[in-house]
Amino acid sequence: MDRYDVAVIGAGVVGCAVARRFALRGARVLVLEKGADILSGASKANSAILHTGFDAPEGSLELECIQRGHAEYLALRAEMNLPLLETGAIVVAWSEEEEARLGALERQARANGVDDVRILPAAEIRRLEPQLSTRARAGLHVPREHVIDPWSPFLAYATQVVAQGGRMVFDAEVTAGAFDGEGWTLDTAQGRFQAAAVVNCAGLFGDVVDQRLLGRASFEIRPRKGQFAVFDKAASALLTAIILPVPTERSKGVVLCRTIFGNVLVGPTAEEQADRTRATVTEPELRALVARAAEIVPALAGMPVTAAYAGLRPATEEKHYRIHQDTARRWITVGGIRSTGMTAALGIAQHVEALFASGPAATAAPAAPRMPNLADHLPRDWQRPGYDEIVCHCEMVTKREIEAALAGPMPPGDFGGLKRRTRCAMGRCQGFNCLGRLTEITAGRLPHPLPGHPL
Ligand SMILES: O=P(O)(O)OC[C@H](O)CO
Repeated sequence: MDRYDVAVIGAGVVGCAVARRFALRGARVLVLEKGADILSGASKANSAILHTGFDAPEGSLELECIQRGHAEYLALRAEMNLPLLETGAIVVAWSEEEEARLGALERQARANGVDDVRILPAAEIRRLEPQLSTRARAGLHVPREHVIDPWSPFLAYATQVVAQGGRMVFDAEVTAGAFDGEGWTLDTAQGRFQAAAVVNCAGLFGDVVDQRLLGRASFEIRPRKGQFAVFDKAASALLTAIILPVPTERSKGVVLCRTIFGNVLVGPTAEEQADRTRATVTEPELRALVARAAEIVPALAGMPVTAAYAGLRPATEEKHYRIHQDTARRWITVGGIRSTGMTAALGIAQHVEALFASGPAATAAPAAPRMPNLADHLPRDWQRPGYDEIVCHCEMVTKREIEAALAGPMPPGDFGGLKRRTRCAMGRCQGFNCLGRLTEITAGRLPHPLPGHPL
């Protein structure tokens, strides 16, 4: 049986970033993912904002990881060709009470090292965002909050793991494990594996995995659902910045922003629920979100909504990140990584690496890997010769792009993974026109085929 230096449980945003960091140190890395693809749990749905940490708790590990993650992301993106919308954000006060809180928020931002923020009077908000409701009383401008692609960076990190000789195993729920004084033996739905150390990045199941393997969990996951509605691309002409509400202790609140792919997003809701897997969209909440968007930008009234989705945050009984180390058993738990986790992932990976540096460290550093070009949108593939056919006309996805994803070093495990790698079926018709052709092209080539289509 192969023995790995580090086993990472969970291939969400945090698991991919942590695995990458160990792989780049030359460690033999194993990633065990319960789902069919990367980002198939809590990481599947988010608002795709690269946060600055302006409103994070002062002096917290969360703030440190957000700011390290933000910086490393900006340093990596050119090399990995990852897209970035440098929108900035405006925290808008809609009431007298919210306006009164802006000063404290500005002081918190400066205390957190985000010193390029400034209070905007109503007239200046109108100048920057002419379509915003005239009910906006004042705002806080946060220039370095940006919009990113919530998918391709993490696919890039996972690809880097594989390029360094790491192994990603999907459909591999960890069902049991034992520590023998030297390392771990892990039983999974895909067989037995051994690793000298374990990092639990199991997201919505972080406490379950700790309980199952360590015999105790120091926190309890309390899933919090977030629903989003996506407006047609025509809406993107109506705003520039990310429009945030004045945050509360529990949530950053409902955000209105452009997406990296040219739509406009409104969400998330914050709904407590017991179920850790069911993330359903519900009509009353979506209607409320769409109505809220039209209150913020009145011209959104009547704009078509082309998609809706929901995800679950791995919230716990406390707000802060729950990162714990069991040095004796060579185990680190990265739990309770709330919605700032997408920004913080690279920073969390740095933190976890530092924790292990005094423990079971990895071996020699490898040469820098050459990354695949995962986010090259200009020119698009259909603008180059030899693309074969355009399969998805809404998002102009070619057969060549779909073939490349299927044959790539990190191929999709299911149809959702193919959609996220290529944008096929993600446009205005949501697959109505291309699903038949996609079924033909992918027949027998996805570990989890399209519903209703046999392997
Ligand atoms: O409601 P929160 O605090 O989980 O934040 C949600 C935001 O969309 C984070 O980007």
